[in-house]
Amino acid sequence: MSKHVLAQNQYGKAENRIVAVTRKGDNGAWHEIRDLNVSVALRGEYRDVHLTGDNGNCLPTDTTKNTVYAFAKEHGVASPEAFGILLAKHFVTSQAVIHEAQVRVEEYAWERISVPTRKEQHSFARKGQEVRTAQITYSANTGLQVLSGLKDLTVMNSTNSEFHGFIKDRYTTLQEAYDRILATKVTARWANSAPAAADEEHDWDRSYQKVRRHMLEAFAETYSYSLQQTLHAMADRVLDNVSTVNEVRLNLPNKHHFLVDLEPFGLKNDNEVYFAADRMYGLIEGTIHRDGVRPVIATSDWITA
Ligand SMILES: O=c1[nH]c(=O)c2[nH]c(=O)[nH]c2[nH]1
Repeated sequence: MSKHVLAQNQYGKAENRIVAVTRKGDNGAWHEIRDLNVSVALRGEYRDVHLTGDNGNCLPTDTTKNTVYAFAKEHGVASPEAFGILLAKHFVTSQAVIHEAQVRVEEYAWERISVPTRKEQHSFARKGQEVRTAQITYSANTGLQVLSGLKDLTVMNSTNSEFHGFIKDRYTTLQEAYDRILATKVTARWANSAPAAADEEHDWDRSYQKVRRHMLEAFAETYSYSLQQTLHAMADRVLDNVSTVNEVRLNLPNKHHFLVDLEPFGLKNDNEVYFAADRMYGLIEGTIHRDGVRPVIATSDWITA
């Protein structure tokens, strides 16, 4: 027996890549696809597995992988959230030793390639870098928690951004900026209210598009005096407009754009030519939630998978 303590532990198959094709229309010629990366983590009575070599409580990770693929056939993939809810509930309700299941889903977006000469539709092009995310956690005790999100959504405002009035100490060299580029790669997570999570009819695709649209509109419409202020405006706009969302956490790297010195060439740089720095970057993060609602989104454990 070990004299040490087994603390939090979980296991399951990570990053099950799955493309689900749904055939619709005449002869099933109209295809719809959902391209997912699904990770399963199970929590429960796993002391013996770690300490004694007794695997009697251990549902193999291989089985969790098989379940993901079989569920895609048996139930279809209506949305990342709906699929995750089905899986998380299945693991907890089918095995007494599994107390809690967490399913993390990334979805890669594809857009249809339309060909005028062809009726059937089964060709797609990968859409940008943006990834939709969902994290579903279920246990009999705490119920269902559904966090939705996105990552790698890169946005830019080429004006309407200033940054000045900041602290200046002996190490400060940053010049005050009255017209700068504001660019960031958005990672967002939002917590859905318990009634929305429990509602089997909830349209997850619609609420995803709504949250995404409000974040983008707030980014575009906010005259920014800091990325922090823009972050707050983006989350605020979501909470104002999407009643089923209780909390928003944003992770916004400030993708710096530095004005290039063109003086050596006798040219004036009138905020026209910038050097786009890859690294380092300012990293602005924050959670905004409804008053009276306890925040649930982890501030550390951040990127899915
Ligand atoms: O929007 C900004 N917020 C900061 O906190 C900061 N710090 C910095 O150097 N540039 C910026 N920009």
